[in-house]
This record gives sequence, structure tokens and C-alpha cells, in this order.
Amino acid sequence: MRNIQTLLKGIEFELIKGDLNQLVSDVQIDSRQLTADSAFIAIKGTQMDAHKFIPKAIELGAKTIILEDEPSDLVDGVSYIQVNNTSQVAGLIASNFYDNPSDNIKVIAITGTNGKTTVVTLLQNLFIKLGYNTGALTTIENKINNEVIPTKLTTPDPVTLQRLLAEMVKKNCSYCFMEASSHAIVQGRLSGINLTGAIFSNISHDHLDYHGTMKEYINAKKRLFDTLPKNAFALVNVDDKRGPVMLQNCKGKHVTFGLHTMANYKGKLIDNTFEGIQMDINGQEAWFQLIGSFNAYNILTAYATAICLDEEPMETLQCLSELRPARGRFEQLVSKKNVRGIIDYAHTPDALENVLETIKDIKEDGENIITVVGCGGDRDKSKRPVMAKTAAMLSEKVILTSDNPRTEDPEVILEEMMDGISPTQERRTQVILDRKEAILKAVEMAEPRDIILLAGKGHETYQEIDGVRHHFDDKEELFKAFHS
Ligand SMILES: CC(=O)N[C@H]1[C@@H](OP(=O)(O)OP(=O)(O)OC[C@H]2O[C@@H](n3ccc(=O)[nH]c3=O)[C@H](O)[C@@H]2O)O[C@H](CO)[C@@H](O)[C@@H]1O[C@H](C)C(=O)N[C@@H](C)C(=O)N[C@H](CCC(=O)O)C(=O)O
Ligand SMILES: Nc1ncnc2c1ncn2[C@@H]1O[C@H](COP(=O)(O)OP(=O)(O)OP(=O)(O)O)[C@@H](O)[C@H]1O
Ligand SMILES: N[C@H](CCC[C@H](N)C(=O)O)C(=O)O
Ligand SMILES: [Mg+2]
Repeated sequence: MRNIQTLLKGIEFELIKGDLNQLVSDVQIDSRQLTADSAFIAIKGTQMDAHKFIPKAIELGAKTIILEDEPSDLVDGVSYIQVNNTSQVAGLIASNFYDNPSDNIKVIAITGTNGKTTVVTLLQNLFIKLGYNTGALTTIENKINNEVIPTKLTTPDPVTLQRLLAEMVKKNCSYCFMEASSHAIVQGRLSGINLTGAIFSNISHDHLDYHGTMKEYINAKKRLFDTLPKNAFALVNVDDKRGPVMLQNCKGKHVTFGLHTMANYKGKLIDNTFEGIQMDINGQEAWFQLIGSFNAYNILTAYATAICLDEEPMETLQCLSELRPARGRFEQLVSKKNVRGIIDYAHTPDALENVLETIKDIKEDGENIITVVGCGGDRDKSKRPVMAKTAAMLSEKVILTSDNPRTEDPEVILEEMMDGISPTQERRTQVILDRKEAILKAVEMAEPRDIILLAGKGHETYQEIDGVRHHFDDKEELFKAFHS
């Protein structure tokens, strides 16, 4: 139990009614999770205004309400605290409730359109190898050492995030590596975290449905660096023209990496094969088990981060070279007929282009690429024709199929993808709505040595249709198709 005064440390507020010495048993932003004597933070979200749940919250036992708008009825025995922006202070309140966990664990957050999960996974596995208890918050799952905690978000909500950090501190973790999605940064899910470092991977077309314009999307990512403390490091990719933009108003220690630009950490891709990549990092050559030229960036990022955290260069390289890729990122299966299947989470135009370019670089003449791809519903519609066009430009054959339609009509999503296909490409493009059928068709069409790319769903083990997640796993379907 903590008293309200402790929870509000460092926050501007007004006590409308009640007692600041009141004890709080828990903090929640979701009225459905409330228990007796908890504090409810009413957030104005994108779908609804949680102020309407305040009466329900009190009924369920909330004794403290943190809000923006004063309600007409004030209930006796309940403390009402008014703040400017509940969404932005939720993390601070939760941090105070959990005893400011990020003062006792080094938290490093990575933002960028692509590569976050890969880098966080590399870093967690690297630091475990280096002997540390380490946590990781990723799109795939949250982890405390090897313990898996399932998640539905890339960056947890602000209260869950602080609770997870507190759990990591309890389990003696020295580090937490986490993804900071642009949604999370804008919604203040990271507030209350005292960051040790922030990383920028890259930025390209995504999430314009949410941010509106590329400028706003870039600004969202930049906010992570604008608010970084002086003693933290800011590690940015200077091959991306937005890398230097991230550093413009950043008080932290500026550190750069790149493959093509002068940087503190300089990498060079030497060889790129279906088994791995050979690269030079600051004058030292090493072999890595991740595939694809874009992974040279992810490896360089993990290396640079480790050195920023005072690890020894040779030991770091040695451990990195032993690591496997994250689930659903360029995972390969080869059939008896010698068809290569690749499962990859490319769900943005840039990722799809990178992964296809890399396959083209590695493959031999005469080997055809068959790409199976869809686009998610309730997500940036403007990606749809671009991703279809990219697939058609860089593959011999394309099957457009369903991804996670969520609340949208998958036929409409496919029509919007088809808008990106030119009349000449149409002859090499098929539309098969059922993803399982699409995968079967690709396998049926493939000749020995052809390459099938299943893009967009990577590690996901579900297909979300009308709000319901049905079991679906690209890797499982490909395996079955290869053996049927
Ligand atoms: C668009 C978006 O980002 N939405 C996130 C946001 O919810 P919201 O602002 O829309 O909330 P809302 O549904 O309007 O509800 C407002 C408030 O009412 C509360 N509520 C709601 C119902 C109820 O009965 N009682 C109650 O108290 C909710 O807990 C919330 O605090 O804040 C919630 C808590 O943090 C998130 O769960 C929710 O993620 C939704 C499910 C989502 O799909 N988000 C995606 C777009 C997302 O965040 N993606 C990024 C990754 C993108 C990437 O990897 O590229 C991520 O970080 O996962
Ligand atoms: N550094 C990179 N640059 C460009 N593309 C990349 C990079 N790393 C990975 N990719 C591509 O992006 C896909 C997603 O990678 P990853 O899951 O690591 O990114 P993410 O940033 O975590 O994505 P999300 O926004 O879904 O959390 C990969 O499957 C690959 O196709
Ligand atoms: N984190 C990304 C994942 C997209 C994955 C793709 N399979 C889709 O459903 O669109 C998002 O929420 O936009
Ligand atoms: Mg991710």
C-alpha cells in the first residue's frame, strides 16, 4: 500500500476532494481490472473517454480517481485528483507506486520502423550470455530472463510497463531492453522511465493512419530523444537521413552507427548468404547467423549498445556471432523438393523491399521468387498498394492474401492492394483470400530451387478476424504444405 501523496510525487495536480494520506492498493487505467482500494486513472483514449467509467470504478472499490474533468457528482470517501493529462502521467504514477523501478535497472529503449524486435532479442540474448539477468519487452513476448510473459502490444501500457520493470528489479535484472513504438511514445506509455539509453534504427512508411503525416511520425520518434536525460546515451543510425534529426534537441551523449556514413560504430557487409552474413565492425571481421543485408544494421546496433554499456568488444562479437535470429524473422524451411520457404515479419513497404532485395542478392540465376503477402486491417491503408507493388516488382510470382483483417472486410483490403499492381504485373499476380490456400498454392507452383517468401505475419500464431484471434501460424502451414 502507498499513500496518494507518494503516488503524485513530481506531478502537478489539484486535490478536488478527499485525503492525500489515503492508502492505495493498486493502480489501474482499465476499470475492468480494478480491485478494492485501488486508484483509477481515467484516460481519454482513441476509442473512448474513461471518465465515463468512474462511477463503475467506484462501485468496484476504487477509492482514488485521477482525472482531467471534474465529475458533477463527488462521492464521499473517494479522493479526486485533477491533472492536465492523465495519459502522460499514468506512467509516473505507476512508477511511484512501484518504487521507481527504472532507478534500479538500466532500461534501454529502441524506436524505429523496422528492426526493434530483432535488436531487443539480440541484446537480451547477448546480455544473458554475458552473464546478466536481463529483461526484454518485445512485439513477440515480454521476458524476464527465460520466463515468458505473453503480450498483445509492442510496448506495454504504462502501468503494466512499470509493473514488469518492478518484477525485473525483484528478479535482480541489471538490464531491460525494450521496444518503444511510436504509438507508445505519443501516448506517454514510457513516462516515469529513467532511460539509460535510447536507440534509433530507421524510419520509413508506416502508421500514417495514426500519426497523419510522415512529419508527425518522425516527431513522435524524436520525442524519445528530446526527453532523454543528460547522462543517457543516444545511439542513432546515421545512414538514415532522420538519424541526425533525432539528435537535434537531445541532451544525452550522441553516438552514431552506420554502414555507409562516417560514424562512431562503422560496419561493412562482406558476405551475404542463406546461412548468414560476414561483416566488419570497427576493423574486426566476424560471421553472424542472421540473414539479410538489413541485419548488418541490427547486429551493428546490438554491438554498439553493448560497448556503450561498457562491455568488452571481442567478447561481445564472439557472443553475437553465436546468436540465432528472432522468431519469424527470415526463418527458413527447405522442402524435400528443394524449395526454400522463408517466413518473415515484413509488414511495411521498406521491410518487404529489404527482404526481397536480400533474397535477390543471395539467390542464383534461374531461381524464382514467389511472394505471399497481405496487409493488416485497421492499419495504415496507404501501405497496401505500395506493398503489393513492391512484391510484384521484386518477385516472379505474387499471391496476395489476407493478413489480420481485424474489423475490416479482407476483400476490400485486397482490392486496395490490387490498386498497386500494373496491368503487366497482373498476369503474374493471383488473389487468394484464404491464407492457408495461398500458402498451399505457392508450394504447388514452386519448382525445385524456387524461393517462397511468406511475408507479414512472422512469429504470429493467430489471424485476427472481427476481433477474434483464430490459431494460424505461417510456419506450421508451410511445413504442412511442404509435407503434403
Ligand atoms: C490506438 C492505440 O494505440 N490504442 C492503445 C491505447 O488505447 P486507446 O487510447 O485507444 O484506449 P481506449 O480504448 O480509447 O480506452 C480509453 C481508456 O479507457 C479504458 N477503459 C476501456 C474500457 C473499459 O471498459 N474500461 C476502461 O477503463 C482503457 O483502459 C483506456 O485507458 O492505449 C491502450 C493502453 O495502453 C492500448 O491497449 C491500445 O492499444 C490498441 C489495442 C492497439 O491496437 N494498439 C496498436 C495500434 C499499438 O499500440 N501498436 C503499437 C505497435 C506498432 C508497431 O509495432 O509498429 C504497440 O506498441 O503495440
Ligand atoms: N534494420 C532493419 N532495416 C530494415 N528492415 C528491417 C530491419 N530489421 C528487420 N527488418 C525487416 O522488418 C521486419 C520486422 O522486423 P522486427 O520485427 O525486428 O521490427 P520491429 O521494428 O520490431 O517491427 P514492429 O513495428 O512490428 O514491432 C523483419 O522481418 C524484416 O523484414
Ligand atoms: N505491430 C504492427 C504489426 C503488424 C503485423 C501485421 N501482421 C498486421 O497485422 O498488420 C502493427 O500493429 O501495426
Ligand atoms: Mg517489434
